[in-house]
Amino acid sequence: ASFHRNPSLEKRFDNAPFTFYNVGTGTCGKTNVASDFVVALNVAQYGSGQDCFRTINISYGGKSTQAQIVDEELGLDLSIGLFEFFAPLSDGLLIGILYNNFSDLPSRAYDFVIIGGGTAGSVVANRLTENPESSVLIIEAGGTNIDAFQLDVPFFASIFKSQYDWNFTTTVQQGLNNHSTFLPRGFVLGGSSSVNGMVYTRGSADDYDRWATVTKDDGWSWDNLQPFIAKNEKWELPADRHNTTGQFNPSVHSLTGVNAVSLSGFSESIDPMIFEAVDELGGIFNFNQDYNSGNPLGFGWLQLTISTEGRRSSSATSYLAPKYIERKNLDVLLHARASRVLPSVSKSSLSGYAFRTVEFAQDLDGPLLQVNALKEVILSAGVIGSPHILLNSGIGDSDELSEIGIKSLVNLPSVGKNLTDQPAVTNVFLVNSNKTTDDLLRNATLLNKVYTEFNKTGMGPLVVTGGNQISFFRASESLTHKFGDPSSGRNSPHLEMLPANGFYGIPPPAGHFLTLETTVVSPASRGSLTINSTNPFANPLIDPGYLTSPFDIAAMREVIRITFQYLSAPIWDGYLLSQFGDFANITATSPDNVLDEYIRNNAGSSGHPVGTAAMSAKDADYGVVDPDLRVKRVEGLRMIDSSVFPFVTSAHTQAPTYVIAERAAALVQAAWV
Ligand SMILES: Cc1cc2nc3c(=O)[nH]c(=O)nc-3n(C[C@H](O)[C@H](O)[C@H](O)COP(=O)(O)OP(=O)(O)OC[C@H]3O[C@@H](n4cnc5c(N)ncnc54)[C@H](O)[C@@H]3O)c2cc1C
Repeated sequence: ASFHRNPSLEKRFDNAPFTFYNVGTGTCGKTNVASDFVVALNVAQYGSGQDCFRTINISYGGKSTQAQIVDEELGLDLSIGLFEFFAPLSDGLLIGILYNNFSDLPSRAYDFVIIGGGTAGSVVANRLTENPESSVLIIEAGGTNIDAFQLDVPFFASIFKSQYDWNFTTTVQQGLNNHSTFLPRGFVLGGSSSVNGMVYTRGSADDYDRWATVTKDDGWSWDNLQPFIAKNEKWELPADRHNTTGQFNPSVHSLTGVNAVSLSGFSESIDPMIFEAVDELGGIFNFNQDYNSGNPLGFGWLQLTISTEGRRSSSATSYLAPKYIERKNLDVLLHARASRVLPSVSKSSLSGYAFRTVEFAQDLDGPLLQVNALKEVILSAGVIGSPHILLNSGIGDSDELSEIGIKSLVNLPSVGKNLTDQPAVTNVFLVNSNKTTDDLLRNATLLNKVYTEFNKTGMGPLVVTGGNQISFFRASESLTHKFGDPSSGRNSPHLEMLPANGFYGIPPPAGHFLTLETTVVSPASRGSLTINSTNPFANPLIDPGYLTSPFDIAAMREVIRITFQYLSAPIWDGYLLSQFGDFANITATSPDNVLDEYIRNNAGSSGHPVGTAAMSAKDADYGVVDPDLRVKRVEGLRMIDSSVFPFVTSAHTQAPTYVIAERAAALVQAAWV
């Protein structure tokens, strides 16, 4: 743990799957070369000057060898040297490692093969390898999260489109005035938890109780999930170690989980005004000491998956941290994209099929490869990837599959249906202050200064995302009366308002901003994911059906009006200058049709799509997985990720995904004792 990375040495071996650490001093230093995290490999480097990069001593298990580096620039011979040396020593044991190439993988069969090393997949891999007898392989389409500073630094979270994103686009959305929109998803180890906004919200107790009701499995209720919430959450001090008394309720948090959660570690200039306005207004603007208690309504201090060190805590940095990755029974294959699960004969399943073979490719134009699960394949490729793989495999609506020329093996019409996302609009105000976050993103000198501070101390404005509060509201009774209530219960919000002390994303060249992002967190609209190609690597058609339900557009109007009501508090006098962009035309009294036009032109994804392979009761004639998350009618295949939400929780979706994964891992373990 006390190793220091040696970036210049790493640069020389860019293509080798190893991480270099300096562990001593001297001209070359004594260097410990580890494959990403196999610290059992102890490599001493010797020589000086250029020589020190040419020959490397490797010792392991009392034996030693040398790896010659013939091509200094590529360092490829180093990787070959290590594998040749290491394979015979390992005696057929599986060694925990991050692999870039299938040919290097020590086995072709594992007890469990997990497709997708994202938020949920990493949890499941971690828990299943607690048992040294269980071997696990993760197949992840993206690459490593290591050394990706954009992912590590919380402040950069608002810059969505990157090499770490799948960069999906939805179909043309009728509810968005016929435009399509960007749908972000993480394409990297840790999945969306490596790229998300780090907001930690569990939702309401009723959200989970509704899951328990529809699945007829009390294990999904709020009360019964508490141990799994606790296994996930590791409450930490904020990066600035400020006194947090009164800002949260310690009795509803866990100090013993794996993934770090903390309050904001940097004060924004608007913090006092946010709560002053709450005091001034009262009513629906009540202070909620802890929105994660099961009762989220009101204004609270934001809780984030950020560590005391001021770093993003993703499933990759937490559940796949070095001490877990080094487990001998866990392997991770990167840059491997699953295309299908392949059938074998099953005597026990309803369809007559078991699915324990995973087909994948490392190069989309290259050969299709296969790996086998001895016990189960676990689909954790997320709300888009998991149903996509099922459909490619002939598991879905048999009529729809036959129409496009895919042989239907299992008729499960619910696959890809029930896609639910929370539409969001960012409402932007110009403000009379230069203490916003905007200058950080347009002044390189300033950014360098705070980045240096961040690297040195783990503090400063980069340890947060720009907003330190969150608020949740119910839609009006007249709305729920008119359209029905899509929420899970009377303590569950329909609406969210999230303030940020600056422009959301890259700011325009001039001006300082306040952004209030409004979201319908309990939407009534539903969409779908379908395919129109027999090429398993063609993108699926993603249709979230944004704002197609009359409830959702009316609810968005209400939350925008709530925003105006909130900003009418006297404390904001003189701070707000004007509104920005399309929002400039909107007022508190704008008629419905004007607001609707603004909303439909500006709404997009909140990044929270769920539900494309919903769980349902064992005896239900709809749904994709049973309450144990086994894919219905088949054997050997489970689905563990955000696609199994039967309803979206009335909040951001990573915490519930973690909780699903924690409980699901326990269910898998119990099934194989
Ligand atoms: C930009 C953004 C911002 C967000 N902000 C927040 C927030 O602030 N708070 C919050 O609570 N939630 C947030 N979310 C939502 C939350 O992060 C997700 O709901 C959650 O992480 C989903 O977890 P998952 O395990 O279902 O999928 P993911 O974490 O997306 O994991 C799926 C993994 O499978 C891999 N994969 C996909 N297809 C294949 C394939 N064919 N073969 C192999 N691997 C494959 C992917 O690369 C990925 O690593 C945000 C999401 C995004 C994208």
